[in-house]
Amino acid sequence: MTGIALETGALGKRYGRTWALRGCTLHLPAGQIAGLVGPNGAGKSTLLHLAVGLLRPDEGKVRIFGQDPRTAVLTDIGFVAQETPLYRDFTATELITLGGKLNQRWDVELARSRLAQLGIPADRPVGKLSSGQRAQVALALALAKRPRLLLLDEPAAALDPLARREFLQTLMGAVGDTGATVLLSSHLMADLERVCDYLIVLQTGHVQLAGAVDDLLAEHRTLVGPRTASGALPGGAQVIRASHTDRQSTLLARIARPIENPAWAQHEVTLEDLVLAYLAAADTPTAPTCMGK
Ligand SMILES: Nc1ncnc2c1ncn2[C@@H]1O[C@H](COP(=O)(O)OP(=O)(O)OP(=O)(O)O)[C@@H](O)[C@H]1O
Repeated sequence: MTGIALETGALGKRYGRTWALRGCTLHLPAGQIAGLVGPNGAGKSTLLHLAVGLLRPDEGKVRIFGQDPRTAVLTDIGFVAQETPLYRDFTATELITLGGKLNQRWDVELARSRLAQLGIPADRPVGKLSSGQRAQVALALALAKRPRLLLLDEPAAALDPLARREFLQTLMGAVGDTGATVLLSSHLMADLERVCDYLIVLQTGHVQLAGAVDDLLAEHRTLVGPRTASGALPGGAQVIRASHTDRQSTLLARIARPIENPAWAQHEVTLEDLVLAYLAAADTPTAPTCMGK
C-alpha cells in the first residue's frame, strides 16, 4: 500500500501552560510498522491520542490518510490505549459481539480464534482477567476492526516474555495479511528491533529522529580513532554522541559517505545505540535532529 498513513505539521498540544508536544512534524508512510520511542513524558501518548482524535491540537495539524481524525476516518483506525480500557463487567465474548454491532468490517472469527489460541477465558468479565490477558483482549478487538492504521500505546508492557513474543508475532502476521500500518509506542528496544521498519524518536515533545530503520542504520556508524575535536571529523561526519579517553575518541556519527581514513575504525550501530545516542544528545544545547526520507 502506498501513501502517507499519518502526517503531522507543527503539531502542538499543551496541558495548561505546559506543552506536552510542540512543533511535531513527521510523516509515516503507509504499510510500515513504526516504533515510537522516547523517555517518560516525551509526548508519545499525547501524539497517539491526537492521531486518533481523542485530543484536539492546540497548534498545527494531524492527518490520517489525508483526513482530520476527528471527522471521517475513525473506522480506519484501531487504537489500544496504554491502560487498555475495556468495559470491565463485560466478557470478551460480549465485547466481540458489541464490536460487531459498532463496526462495519468486524472480523468476529479473528477475535474469537485469537483468544481461544491464547487460552484466554472468553466468558469471564475482563475486569477479572490479568492485566496481560486484558491487553491481549484489547489487541484482539483492535485487530478485529481490520483497521488501516493501528495505534498501540505500550501494548506489550504488561505481558510476560513469551506472551510478548506471541503478541508481536500475531501483530506482524495480522499486518502482513491486511497491509495495515502500525505505530507502536514502547520502551522495549529489543521488541522494536524485532518488528519495526520505521522509527520515530520523541524527546520533550519534539521529533528527535525519524526515518526508515534501514536508512537510519546505514547513515550512522560508531567511529573509534585518535582523540579529536568533534569539528575535525573525517568525511563531513556529524557527531551525535562522543566519548573520549586521553588518546582515543569514540563517536556515534551520522556519515554522508564511507570514511576512508584508516586511522578510524568503523562499526555498524544497532537501533538501540542510535536511540540512546540521540536521546543523550538531546540533553545537550546543540542537539541534533535527523528526519529521514
Ligand atoms: N492530562 C494531563 N494533564 C496535564 N499534563 C499531562 C496530561 N497528560 C500528559 N501530561 C504531560 O504531558 C507530557 C507528555 O505526556 P505523555 O503521556 O504524552 O508522555 P509519554 O511519552 O507517553 O510518557 P510515558 O512514556 O511515561 O507513557 C508530560 O510532561 C506529562 O506530564
